[in-house]
Amino acid sequence: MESVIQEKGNLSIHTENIFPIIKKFLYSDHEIFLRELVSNAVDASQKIKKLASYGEFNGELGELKVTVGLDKEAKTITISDRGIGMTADEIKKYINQIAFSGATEFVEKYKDKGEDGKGDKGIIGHFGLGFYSAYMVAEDVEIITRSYKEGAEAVRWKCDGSTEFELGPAEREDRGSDIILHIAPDSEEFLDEHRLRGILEKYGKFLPIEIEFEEKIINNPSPIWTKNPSELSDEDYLGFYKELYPFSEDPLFWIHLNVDYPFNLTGVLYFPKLRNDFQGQREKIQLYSRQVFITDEVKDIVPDFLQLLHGVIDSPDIPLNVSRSYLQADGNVKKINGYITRKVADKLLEIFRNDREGFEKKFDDIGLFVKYGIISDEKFYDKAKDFCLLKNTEGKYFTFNEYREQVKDNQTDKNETQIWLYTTDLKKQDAFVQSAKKRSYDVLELGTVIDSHFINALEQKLEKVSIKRVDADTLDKLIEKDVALESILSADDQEKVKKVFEEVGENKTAHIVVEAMPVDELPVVITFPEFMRRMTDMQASSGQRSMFGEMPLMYTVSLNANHPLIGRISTTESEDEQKALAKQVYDLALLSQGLLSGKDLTQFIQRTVATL
Ligand SMILES: Nc1ncnc2c1ncn2[C@@H]1O[C@H](COP(=O)(O)OP(=O)(O)OP(=O)(O)O)[C@@H](O)[C@H]1O
Repeated sequence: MESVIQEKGNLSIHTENIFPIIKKFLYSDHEIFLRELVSNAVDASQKIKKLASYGEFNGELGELKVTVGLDKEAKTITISDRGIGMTADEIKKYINQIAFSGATEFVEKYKDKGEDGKGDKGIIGHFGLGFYSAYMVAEDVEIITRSYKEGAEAVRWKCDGSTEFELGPAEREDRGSDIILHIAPDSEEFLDEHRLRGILEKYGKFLPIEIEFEEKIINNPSPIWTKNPSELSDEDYLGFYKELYPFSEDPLFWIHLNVDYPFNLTGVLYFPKLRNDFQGQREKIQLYSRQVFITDEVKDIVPDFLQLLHGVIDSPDIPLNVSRSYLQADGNVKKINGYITRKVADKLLEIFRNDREGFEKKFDDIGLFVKYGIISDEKFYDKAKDFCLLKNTEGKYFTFNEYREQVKDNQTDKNETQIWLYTTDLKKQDAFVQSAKKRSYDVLELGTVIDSHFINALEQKLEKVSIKRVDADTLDKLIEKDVALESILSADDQEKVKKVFEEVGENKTAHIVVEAMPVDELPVVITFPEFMRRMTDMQASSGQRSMFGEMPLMYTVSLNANHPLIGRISTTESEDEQKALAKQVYDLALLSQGLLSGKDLTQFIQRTVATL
């Protein structure tokens, strides 16, 4: 082994200006320096373990702990490990030659040696620039290191961020490295123990080697996603969920991801109990690369609807230090996307098949998610169409196919189209739901924020199915059959009655029609055309205001030509009496749709009281 002599030299880089570039552009977040240096220390520790397992290191491994030390007075942060350390030659090679990654070489050398043929598992570095991120916060960096190799002498390297470095002998008893950062005046915020602990916990919570800070271990080195699902119990999964999100309710179920080919990915995804506002539920998936936390912004890696899930994804194959647009175009990222979608759909189908009852119980909570998936992802729909459930007003659940069977006989119209009826609000639309039930029509409950979009998607996907809200029109028009009811009123009388209503109704946007309905139907029915209403609903649910939102509410006023009261209006002599009667039944119809308010409501009440 050569002995170390004092020397000075120049870093072999191509431009003198690389440090300012690193400082500004390498990472937008300066706190990342700690992630990089602690990762290097963990890598060095993993490497010595590997070498020992290959029989290339026969000394004592001892405790492999990485320690982060803070000295406020000296203004230093020190990251120490008992890993493989470096010889003077290795420093020249790995540290001085920026962008020459020792990790790449190590992986190259040992890639076929691991017991699983994947010798590189567990080594983080790729880029050969991580170490230099230290200069984002330090004005001076020292390395005191001693290689594990027999007879190796300790070495000290120092560089103040210019292109000049010093390299010389040092004192260090044990193998391993200390990276000493002399923090620059503009980065003194990092000399705060709370800040440091926060950063360590954020990035290092699940690093595979113990990390000690202020005499406490801050991490869990073997999180469950690194284990085999067969070794894990429900309690383990629930416990881990609590570790990730301490104050959350228990999740409904989870999926353990584990794939080796064509990319490497592990993780656990949880289905939380979803609330109706789903914005607040986002950014709960954490992305790791070999147990180093990278980000909780998984927008480009996980399809939008899957971002409602919680949990952890760990993949060394997701490029991390590159731009967004690159990430979107990256082949691996696309494959990962597809894989996760498929896994999630398969899991849901499995639960549906194995435990229909349990699945139905959970459906109110996961329905939002499943519907969102159906709307936004064709591949997800292909699987979800077999397990997505529709719930009717009786609380019964149906798959799409089951529902087709259910309503086939009674709700197919004269054009051979099935009409599925739904309510968005059982209480408000009770009168309409009751009318539908009188005719043995089935009514679905579709009233969550996502349902207007879901209904649109379903109509496009399901052939010969049209979905209409119970109050979109009178029932005979909603489900048109071949046989129409006869009208008791003559055509002339119908015109006459219509005129009376046009005069009493002040709302010019209302469209008045006379229709032959069953006698036991109400005299006047107010309905909202499906198309217009759906546009308004969709705009409202996506928080937009637009021409539809600002338009006056359009509705149809249907007069029941077969109701005795309408008959009476046509036969009454006095015009005043006609109008009084029409006004009263019109107001009743408005009232039942919640459209009577303010002065009109007060007058209606006073008028009614006066007749009692
Ligand atoms: N604590 C350490 N102990 C031993 N070797 C180290 C240590 N820190 C860095 N090195 C060596 O220096 C090399 C360069 O480190 P650097 O962080 O710049 O790049 P990397 O880890 O290979 O890749 P990345 O940019 O992804 O971090 C490493 O590959 C490793 O060989």
